[in-house]
Amino acid sequence: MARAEGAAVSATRAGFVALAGRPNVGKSTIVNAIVGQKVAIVSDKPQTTRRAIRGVATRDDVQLVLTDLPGVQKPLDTLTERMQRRVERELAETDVALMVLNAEQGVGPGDRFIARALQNAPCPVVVAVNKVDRLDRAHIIVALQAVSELGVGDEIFPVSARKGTGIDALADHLFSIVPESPFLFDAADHSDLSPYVHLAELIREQVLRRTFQEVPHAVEVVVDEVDTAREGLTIVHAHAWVETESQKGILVGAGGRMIRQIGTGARKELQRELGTKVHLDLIVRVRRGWRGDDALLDRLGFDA
Ligand SMILES: Nc1nc2c(ncn2[C@@H]2O[C@H](COP(=O)(O)OP(=O)(O)OP(=O)(O)O)[C@@H](O)[C@H]2O)c(=O)[nH]1
Repeated sequence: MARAEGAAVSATRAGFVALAGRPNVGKSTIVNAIVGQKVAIVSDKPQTTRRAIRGVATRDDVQLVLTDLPGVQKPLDTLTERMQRRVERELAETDVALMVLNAEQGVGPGDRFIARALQNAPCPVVVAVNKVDRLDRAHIIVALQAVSELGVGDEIFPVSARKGTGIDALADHLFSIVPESPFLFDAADHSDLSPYVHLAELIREQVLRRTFQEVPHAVEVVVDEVDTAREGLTIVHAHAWVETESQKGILVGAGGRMIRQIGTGARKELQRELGTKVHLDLIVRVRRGWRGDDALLDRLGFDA
């Protein structure tokens, strides 16, 4: 990471930790467990994370900036090529790489692909074997053995992000290896997502919870306006973009039932987040091929 040249020797340490792992292994849940509050959205659908969402964890004089990377994967369309470029760039610029695997599923081809990508990472590589709550002791040992045979990583930590098991040991290690540096974020910050993007992610989380097959990944949510003019009430105007009329039909649902359920779930999350009553104005629109549309991707805030 580039740091201010000539800065006085600081007593603080800080660094970027980039998470890499197959979709759904629990990267977002690990970020939340380390940061200690909800920053990254969590769902049981693969590829929930299209943007690098950072959590910031500060302990005394050490700070971790966690980058929740999308799964390393082969480029399929413009969006995934962009994701891939971003993964490579983040790895080149990070202080630590954290590879996450699913203990229950064991080591698969996707993990080997990522392990190979990380073998040349120019930084320490730490491995977390997640979801050990799903296994008994003997099977945890088998899983750890298989992971150590991957030959990647200086340290391997069995964890359950959901239960919090092993997270302290993992976090302690991460805190111990970041380099001397001034803090990269204010110690009170937990995430650098813009407020609008964060609200859009909370809405998208409700879409992911309620839709299946290709629909969840075809949906992008954009918050257009947040109106706080009224005391105790926030009005959020948002669009859910889909790629086809049939996806729109599914998202709206018979008689608008699906979009109403999504809206109700999202409103509760937004109210919890904003601490006011929320009126959510959520409109579904079709934009054909938005994944391949550079101009729209730019407008939505994806990096090239
Ligand atoms: N049993 C169990 N489930 C977990 C654990 N950690 C995460 N999960 C679940 O696994 C699913 C995926 O978790 P995420 O944190 O969204 O996974 P991710 O790797 O960030 O997913 P993508 O962003 O899609 O790549 C969710 O249903 C989580 O609740 C764990 O330690 N134990």
